[in-house]
Order: sequence, then C-alpha cells, then structure tokens
Amino acid sequence: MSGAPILELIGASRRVQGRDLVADVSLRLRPGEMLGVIGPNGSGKSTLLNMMAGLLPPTRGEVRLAGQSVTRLRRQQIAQRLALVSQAADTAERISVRDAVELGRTPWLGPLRPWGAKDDEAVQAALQAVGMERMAARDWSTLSGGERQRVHIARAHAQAPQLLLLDEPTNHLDIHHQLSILELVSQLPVTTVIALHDMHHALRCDRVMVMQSGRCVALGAPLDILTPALIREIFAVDARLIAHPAGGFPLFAFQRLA
Ligand SMILES: Nc1ncnc2c1ncn2[C@@H]1O[C@H](COP(=O)(O)OP(=O)(O)OP(=O)(O)O)[C@@H](O)[C@H]1O
Repeated sequence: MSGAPILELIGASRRVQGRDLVADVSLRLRPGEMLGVIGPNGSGKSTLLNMMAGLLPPTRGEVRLAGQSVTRLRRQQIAQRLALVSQAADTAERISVRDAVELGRTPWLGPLRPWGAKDDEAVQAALQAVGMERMAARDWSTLSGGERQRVHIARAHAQAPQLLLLDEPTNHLDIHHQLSILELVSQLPVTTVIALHDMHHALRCDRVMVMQSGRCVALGAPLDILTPALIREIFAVDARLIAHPAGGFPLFAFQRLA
C-alpha cells in the first residue's frame, strides 16, 4: 500500500498468562526517523521489538508493516522489509565473519535470483560500515562480544531493510564503537527503532518512547520527554541535565534517590 508508514502499531498488546507484557501501544513511525525506546528492566521493550518484527503476534490490536498486518506476511516478505538485531542474537559457529554477514542477503535470493555482484557489494559495504572488513575471514567463534555485535549489525545492514530494529545494540561495545554504531545507524537511509538503556544515547534519537509496565507512557522529542520529573517517576533517580562543555549533546548527572 503506497503512502502507508513503514511501521504502524494500533493498540498493540501482548498478554501472556494473564499479564500484559505490552499493553495498548499505538505508534506510527515517520520515514527515516530513529526512535529510541527506553524503560526500566522488564518494561516490555524486547517484547515490543519482537512484535514489530512479526516474531510475537499481538494478542490484541495490530502491527502493520508497510500497510499490511505483519501476521499475514510471509517470513521472506518481512525479512525484505525489516532486520532485527536482538539481544540474544547468535550465529552458528564454524562460519567466517563474511559468511555471517552474507546471511543478511538470504531474503533477496531465490531460484531465479542467485548470488551476484550486488550481493557482494552489499556485504562489503556492510563490513566496512562497522569496521570489520579486515576481520572478514576470521572464524565467528573467535570474536569478542563487541566484535560479534558489530557483525550482527553488519548482517542487518547487508539485508538492506527499510526498517531496522535494534535491541540494545551498544551493550557489548566500548565507548568508541557505541558512538560509531549510533552515528552509523543515524546516517543510514532507513527508519530505525532502537531499544536503549543509556539516556545519553536516547538524546541522539529523533523521538523517544518511554515504556513502563508494558505501556507507552511518553512519546516525543528527547529533550521534551526526558525531563527530571519523568526520569524520577519512571526510574526512581534524580537527574539533572548539564550543558556539554564543548557544545555536544547535553549530559545527565544521575543520583539515586535517598
Ligand atoms: N514468554 C514469556 N512469558 C512470561 N513472561 C515473559 C515472557 N517473555 C517476557 N516476559 C516478561 O515480560 C516482561 C517484559 O520483558 P521484556 O524482555 O520485553 O522487557 P525489557 O524492557 O526488554 O527488559 P530488559 O530491559 O531487562 O531487557 C518481563 O517481566 C519478562 O519477565
């Protein structure tokens, strides 16, 4: 359906054993935006991303991908539109870094569409984007946690999705690679949803959605949403926003409430 947003949630809920893990989330992504999803542990961020990816069907409401209910799309159709890098992402051992990234091209291949130069280019560009081209021949099993994380992101990049879903993509990365990945993601010509714990990273998003007990309790521009009052209420900490001394993104100073 032309003109439909790449992703729309309409009262999307997921109830398991009588408990709403995600409750009544409505959301319409804007083209090219980077949406940060934050919230305390167990607030439903991963469940929501898995629902967006069509891996967990909503028990109420709907998730629409490019205008179509995600539950009615085939896996390959979904994979041609979105890539998910989940927290628990793993890859079979005994394959090389390049092999792992090549898996990203799978949704585009078929009996009438064999591997070609375009696929090689996509894989090379993805390896370069995350700074892993020199490790392309390395065995996956020998990589560090952060290197694996970068390869997962490269695989998602090679998939050439319109929508990229990243569940805490920076949690294994050193500070240089955290900032590189966020910058890379913000520059990609895709719409991105990124579950985060670091509020400094959330400030780099176009919009932020705050979750609490499965509900979306705030959605908007980061500085409008991440106020000391909201942070105190949701995370039970005192937060002050401080200007960056060199003009960068502002900084939070946190203190546990007494
Ligand atoms: N299959 C399941 N059955 C029962 N409860 C579940 C199931 N999957 C998740 N939960 C619960 O749902 C809640 C939301 O989990 P989810 O992983 O979505 O939270 P999260 O915000 O991503 O948490 P974190 O920040 O710790 O990664 C948690 O309380 C979790 O224990």
